[in-house]
Formats: sequence, structure tokens, C-alpha cells
Amino acid sequence: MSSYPYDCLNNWPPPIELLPWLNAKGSLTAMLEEKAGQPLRVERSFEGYRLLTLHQKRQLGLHNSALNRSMLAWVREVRLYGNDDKPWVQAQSVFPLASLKGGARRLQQLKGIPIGYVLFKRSRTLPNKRSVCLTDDGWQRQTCYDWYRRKLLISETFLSAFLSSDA
Ligand SMILES: C=C(O[C@@H]1C=C(C(=O)O)C=C[C@H]1O)C(=O)O
Repeated sequence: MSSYPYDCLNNWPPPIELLPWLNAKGSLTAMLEEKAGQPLRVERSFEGYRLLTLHQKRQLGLHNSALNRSMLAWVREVRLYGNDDKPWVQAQSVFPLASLKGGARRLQQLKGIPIGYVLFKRSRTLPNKRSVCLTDDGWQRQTCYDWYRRKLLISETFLSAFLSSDA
């Protein structure tokens, strides 16, 4: 079950039209493609290894000595386009190396394929913990997914073009 603690209460509430998106339990890719009426276009701005930050380690549920250990992750930063020339969502996905075992290694070779196609291939929802906050770029949801016992951290920011799109 996803708990749903709103962070940044001082910016509360998000716009009502965003709530179904911030609170979506299944694949955001599927929802965006339905709204766009066409496949999502994924524009990658970064893919590579980075050290996990302390905040990311905590979001991934690490405790005590693990918090003080340097840990590498595979990071992917993208912009997601629906059916116009401005991006609708800016996303960062963080895969701790421990989560990239076996078949999960393909998450490093997705190129323009949305992660959602892989993550939600076999189940419409995944156990997760989620928080929501307002950032300089827009309302953001940060979700720690449990994907068959592999932890993945995905943050998605809904950009102004998404709110103004009439799709
Ligand atoms: C996690 C999902 O995949 C989406 C696709 C992403 C990508 O391709 O990098 C990143 C974040 C998500 O919005 C999803 O569909 O829910």
C-alpha cells in the first residue's frame, strides 16, 4: 500500500486538477499517453552513475551504518513529452546498484523507452512510499517503489506546460 504523507504543507494544497496525477497508483506513462493520445516521447538529459545522497538513502529506507557508506546508483534524468512541443514532466530515476541485478539491468539500456513499460509490465500497481512537494519547477511527487524486492526512487515534476495542456 502506498502511504501518502504530503510534505511541504506550507505550500498546501496542490491544484485540484493535479491530485489524480500526484496520487496515481499505476504507471504515469500510461496515464500521460492516454491524455496525449499518442506514445510518450522521452528526451534524456542524463544517464550515468552517481553517489546516493543521504536524503536518497533515507528515502530508500536505509538506516544506521548504511547511511554512512558511499553507495553508487544508476541515475536517469528525462523530460517526458505528450502531444506538444513543451515537456509535460521532468523525471529523475535512481536505481541503487543492488537493485540492478538480473533482469533489472535492462533498466540501464532503456534509451527512449519509458521506464513505466518495464516497471508496470506485469502488475498495474506496485508497493510504494510517496511524498509530494512544491519545487521551483512545479509540483513534484517522489516515489520509492518496491519492484519485486528491488528499491527504485523516482521523482516526477509536473511542469507548467502540463497544466496548460488542453489534451
Ligand atoms: C515510472 C514510470 O515511468 C515514467 C518514465 C520515466 C523514464 O522513462 O525515465 C521516468 C518516470 C516516469 O514518469 C511510470 O510510467 O510510472
